[in-house]
Amino acid sequence: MSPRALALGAVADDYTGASDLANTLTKAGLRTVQTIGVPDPDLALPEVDAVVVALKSRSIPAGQAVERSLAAERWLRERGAAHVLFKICSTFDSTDAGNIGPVLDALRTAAGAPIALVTPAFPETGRTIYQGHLFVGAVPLDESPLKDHPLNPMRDANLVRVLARQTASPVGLVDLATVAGGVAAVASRLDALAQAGHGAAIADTVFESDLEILGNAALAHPLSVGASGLGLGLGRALVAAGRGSAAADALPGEGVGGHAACLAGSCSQATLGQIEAAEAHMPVLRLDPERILAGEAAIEGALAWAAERLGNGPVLIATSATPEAVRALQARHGGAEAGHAIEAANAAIAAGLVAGGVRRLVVAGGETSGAVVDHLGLRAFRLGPEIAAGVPVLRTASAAEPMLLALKSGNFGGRDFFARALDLMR
Ligand SMILES: Nc1ncnc2c1ncn2[C@@H]1O[C@H](COP(=O)(O)OP(=O)(O)O)[C@@H](O)[C@H]1O
Ligand SMILES: O=C(O)[C@@H](O)C(=O)COP(=O)(O)O
Repeated sequence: MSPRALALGAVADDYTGASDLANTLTKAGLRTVQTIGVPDPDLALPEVDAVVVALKSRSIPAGQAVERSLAAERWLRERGAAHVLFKICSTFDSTDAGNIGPVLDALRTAAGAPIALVTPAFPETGRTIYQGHLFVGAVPLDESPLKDHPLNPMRDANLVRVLARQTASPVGLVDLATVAGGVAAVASRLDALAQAGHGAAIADTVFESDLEILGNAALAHPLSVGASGLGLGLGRALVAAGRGSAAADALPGEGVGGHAACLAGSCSQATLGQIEAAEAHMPVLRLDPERILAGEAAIEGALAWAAERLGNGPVLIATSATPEAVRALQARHGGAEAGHAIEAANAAIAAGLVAGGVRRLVVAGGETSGAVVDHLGLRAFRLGPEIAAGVPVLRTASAAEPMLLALKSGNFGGRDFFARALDLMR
């Protein structure tokens, strides 16, 4: 590990989100590595300016999410990180039971911070916030496809209200007029809110210039909460303060060879369109989730199907389904049960693909990516080129197991995502 103090530490609540943030920090000029969980002491990491510790903590019981996030924060502080960003989803994915609020409260207490600035905005992907309301493109969060998410349907766009249901202390707002007033105006609003007993403040954000102001203001505090957009603001502020490195460019793409495959477990509208478009480029197998839940030999069947085709080029295996089909399946089996069983099946398929010579793997879906990466036992990633906003090529950090991966947030990427990713992963 680098003897140099980290310029920035981040704890991410899922693996796709972590790679999204690591990509943004790299682009901002911070050399960044993504680790899977708190690294074991034997894991040799390159010298970096920022570490993103990826957790799979978005949809687990809040107590476990708190414990794992605190362990990650401790590790980052021990490596000199004066500021820690808790990376959440740009669509604020969570339930009323958490986990954003409970983790925020615990990290804030650990850091001795009176208040944390919170903004999941990511304008590059159409996530903006006005008067505390999150917009996805032109529509409020609760009218966007996120209202049908299989694990955490988002039915309220007012983030002050959403976060207040999850935290112990009151939640305030830093409105757009204050943000437009600059770093000093945001700083004094945060101080006033803290003095009035608020533990968190949602910050309005429309443009990247807002994020630069918010990143600067957030650095005066030990903790902030946000998505890749806040990462951009923090990264640019740190680089302007001389804490970055000129050599933060993404790694040159050295080939790893082997077969290439894609797996999709996301049921987002974007991913459904990308699967449809992939049919023009590669064989696509749509798995019947009922067969997975019935314990039938769906995994073996998928692997046999792939083995016959991988020699000729990439393949795509998908469990993804429309919101109606997801609702019907969940009504029969329960939401969490169905989700976990399908994640486990995708993870087993990934392991079978790798055993069969796949070294380049694209995974669509945050929870799905978490299950796959955990099952493969991968421990850290370096950053490669950007495939689409928020999705980089990842290279395993350990030379012993060279692989290229792309962990795609369900909602990210254009219709040609799979073909584009494979083009950059040769
Ligand atoms: N056909 C299906 N029916 C119900 N749930 C599904 C189906 N296919 C996948 N899932 C589950 O839906 C969830 C999708 O979440 P995730 O992988 O995080 O995608 P996203 O990035 O879109 O949020 C996972 O738990 C996955 O196992
Ligand atoms: O901030 C984002 O939108 C992403 O980085 C992210 O966290 C996505 O989560 P999933 O859609 O569950 O992959």
